[in-house]
Amino acid sequence: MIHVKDLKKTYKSYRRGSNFLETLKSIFKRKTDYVDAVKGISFDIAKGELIGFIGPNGAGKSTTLKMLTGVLHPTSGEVEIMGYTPWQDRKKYVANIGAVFGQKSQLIWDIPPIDAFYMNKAIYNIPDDEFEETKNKLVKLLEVEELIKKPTRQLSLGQRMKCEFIMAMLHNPDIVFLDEPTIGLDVIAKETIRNFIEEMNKRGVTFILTTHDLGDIEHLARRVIFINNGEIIFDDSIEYLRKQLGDKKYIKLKTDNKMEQLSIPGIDYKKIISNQEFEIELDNSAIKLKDFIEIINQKAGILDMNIQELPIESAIKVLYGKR
Ligand SMILES: Nc1ncnc2c1ncn2[C@@H]1O[C@H](COP(=O)(O)OP(=O)(O)OP(=O)(O)O)[C@@H](O)[C@H]1O
Repeated sequence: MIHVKDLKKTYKSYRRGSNFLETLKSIFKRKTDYVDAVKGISFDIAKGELIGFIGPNGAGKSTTLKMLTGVLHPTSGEVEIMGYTPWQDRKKYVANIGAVFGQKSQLIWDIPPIDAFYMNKAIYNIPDDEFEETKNKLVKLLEVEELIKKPTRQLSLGQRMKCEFIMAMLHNPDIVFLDEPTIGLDVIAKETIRNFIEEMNKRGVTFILTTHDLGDIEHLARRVIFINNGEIIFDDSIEYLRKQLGDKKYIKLKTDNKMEQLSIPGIDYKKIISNQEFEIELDNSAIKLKDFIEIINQKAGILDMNIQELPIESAIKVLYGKR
């Protein structure tokens, strides 16, 4: 569905002087700066995938998204999405995609979302019955029947984001680009939005999700493309990334009695909450879980224990470490 090959973007900008004389000089002799924001990335995305597109600040994510949505011309390389070249077939192409930007609104401040929905109906030329069916389905799913009649400025951020999603999906796009869709939302609103994305994805919509919120990635993305310094340094599943870290578990432990810290290979204390409560990373290749449990039982007794996969942060930190 999405084919990207050797995509590059070099920004060119002209340096201005920091004082009047230099600025005057720069009018006659300009100094050029080049920034290689995207350095030849390639990937393919199939229909129905939900991709987490992540990386540190300045990595080249927005530049890539702008090229994929057709806003920006690349310096070189190929992009073919549903048979279109985004920046060439822009008009036809945008009828098939949607976008939600957590920091930018598509709604109109002084009018209710429902009126903005009708505006999109006109823009995308959506037939009456199709529009009513999609609108009603989305409104019901996000439980915003009453909210959409209020002026947008009276809505909370969470309520507004629900309406932003409806706005972006009224024309039934096949692909939706999300940029920080849960930024600033409380836990309940985040969950609602995540559930909605998941539900739409189950119904066949392909999502490309850019976010710094690893919770979004953990809950939603099955595949992660990690971009750093304009290059893809990882493109696979979170599970695969975790496996690269070795066979490790994250253990939250409360003991019956006070316990001195253990100094055993394979036990790495991550948090010491008290002398009876710890968070530990256990390396199974150095110490078996059952041996660890036996030691704790002998030394202090187990009051409570929670064993999890390594948090995604640990895996991402490894990638950041490769910067
Ligand atoms: N219009 C521009 N002109 C010149 N350089 C730019 C321009 N836009 C972005 N850049 C540079 O290109 C690089 C990649 O920027 P980009 O915005 O794509 O990063 P990002 O991964 O989206 O970062 P963030 O997570 O902070 O949003 C950065 O070094 C940035 O300074």
